[in-house]
Amino acid sequence: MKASVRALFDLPDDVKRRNTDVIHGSGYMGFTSKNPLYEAFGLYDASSLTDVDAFCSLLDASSHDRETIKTYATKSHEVIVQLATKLAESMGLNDQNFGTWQCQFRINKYNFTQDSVGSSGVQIHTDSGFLTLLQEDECVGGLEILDPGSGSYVEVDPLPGSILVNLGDVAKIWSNGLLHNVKHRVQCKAAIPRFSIALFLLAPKDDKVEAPTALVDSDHPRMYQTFFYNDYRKLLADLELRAGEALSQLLM
Ligand SMILES: O=C(O)CCC(=O)C(=O)O
Ligand SMILES: [Fe+2]
Repeated sequence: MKASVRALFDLPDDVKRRNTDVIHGSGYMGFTSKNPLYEAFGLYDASSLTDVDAFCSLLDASSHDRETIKTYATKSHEVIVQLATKLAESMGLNDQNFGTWQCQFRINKYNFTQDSVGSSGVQIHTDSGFLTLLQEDECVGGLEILDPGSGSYVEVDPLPGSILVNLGDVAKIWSNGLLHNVKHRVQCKAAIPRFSIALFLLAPKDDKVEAPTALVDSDHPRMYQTFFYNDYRKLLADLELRAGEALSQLLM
């Protein structure tokens, strides 16, 4: 998969830009002044083999890369649905169907050079969806997680063969505040290009996010208004609030 990912980033700029948005911000992202070292492809919806195929066709992926990306998407989608199901079961919820939730791939490249060592690869943010599976670069570190207790960053060293799991804004809303969205960033530590692959389980297919009634009672009143995930993504982009601050706008 990493070889297929590298092949995608080696494509000419005009081909990369064929990967346009399906939902807000879901397509190719080129270098920006805020994240000048970062570029990413986005595949929406990664739970649909038709969409995975369409993504590969747009980018003229070879048949080998296409098979690799399809297998990776299918298997990692199975894992993320299993994880979300177990998480819900651990909270006493046995009737959730995460298999039908919207899912997005984000394939990240950090164009790190000698000059960029010490600078930001991707600014501090929370993931906007429910659950994230992150396959980190096996060699190049840089991911840092904010410890809310101490206010300091904890470095996540590369651990080949592992998958990192993260919770986003939707997890906080959906769990009525039981689960926490995690602030993180990527710093440039070495002059070596860095690749990572993130799979985001975003929100229900009908786009409506609300805590299940089983998590709401008189001791735990509903914390957040019901909202549509796609509207929330637009709100984040419009307000340029990336680190979970926009959640306060949804409080009851
Ligand atoms: O590249 C990484 O390690 C983190 C990527 C990330 O935070 C994201 O894609 O949301
Ligand atoms: Fe992230």
